[in-house]
Amino acid sequence: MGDILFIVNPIAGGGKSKGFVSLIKEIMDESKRKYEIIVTEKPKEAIRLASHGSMKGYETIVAVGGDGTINEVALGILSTGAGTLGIIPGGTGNDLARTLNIPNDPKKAIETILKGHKKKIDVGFANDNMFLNIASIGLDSEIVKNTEKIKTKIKGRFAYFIGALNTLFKYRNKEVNIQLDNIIIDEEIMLLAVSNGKYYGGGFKICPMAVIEDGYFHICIVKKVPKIKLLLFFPLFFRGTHTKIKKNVEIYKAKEIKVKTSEKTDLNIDGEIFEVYGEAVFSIGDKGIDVACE
Ligand SMILES: Nc1ncnc2c1ncn2[C@@H]1O[C@H](COP(=O)(O)OP(=O)(O)OP(=O)(O)O)[C@@H](O)[C@H]1O
Repeated sequence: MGDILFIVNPIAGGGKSKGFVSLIKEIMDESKRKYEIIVTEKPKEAIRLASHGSMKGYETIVAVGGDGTINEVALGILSTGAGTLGIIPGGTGNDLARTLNIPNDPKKAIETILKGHKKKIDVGFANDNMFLNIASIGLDSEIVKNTEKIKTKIKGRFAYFIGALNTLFKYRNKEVNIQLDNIIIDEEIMLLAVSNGKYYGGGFKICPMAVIEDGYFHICIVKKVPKIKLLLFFPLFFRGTHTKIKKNVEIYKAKEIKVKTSEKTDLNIDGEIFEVYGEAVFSIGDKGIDVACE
């Protein structure tokens, strides 16, 4: 059994992850496995720490934080190509962990890692930025952007709820040209989600049919919907039953997606916002990444 490196983001989940350090020590000391815990000091540091850890020969490198921390640790592992990604969900949303059935309870999550089972999952790219969970354009990206501001004042999932309502009232639909492998669509959309995982935004089941290891993306396109109707749809998005509203929601499966817009657009990549001018290209990497899970 190889050594384990834990990389803790102390600000993830409003400080929740930081509180896991003593529990990690307690369980790891009992397990007699060799381990190290490093707490990050600044944004994006987890990429370098994970890359160094991988080069030093750590078999498993664990992201203790939210989807942003997981993305950074995965980038570090992928930069060397060696190591398994472990996850202790400590963020606000923890959407990738939800798809992978990794327990929210930190003790159970550590025990899952110690069991040593793993599975290779797909790695997606959105305009050269790596993502493991979901990349999206439209209403949801603007919600993420606005929720970031709200999260500084309100903690937990309620922040997403306030962010969503607030953005919905201001939002304008986007005219896009979409190429899904060989299908071309011109559409006015509310949102488009390119999914590897099933959930985002703290539990919205945007692509219930997504399979994280099948070598494909599932794409959920929500077409123009009157805002008042969208409010009624909200609970359906949580349950994943919005896919039954054939008039407004379409689901596709593809390996490469190109989205062209005439305006500057926000692109949400695993919960981080990037600006896109003109075109966003989504593709699946040749190699996946091993993740410790049941
Ligand atoms: N020591 C640190 N100080 C400030 N920011 C940090 C530090 N370490 C990591 N970060 C940054 O914190 C950001 C948020 O991390 P993460 O997404 O894991 O938490 P979260 O936003 O609480 O969770 P979720 O994405 O599930 O809502 C990341 O962009 C990361 O680079």
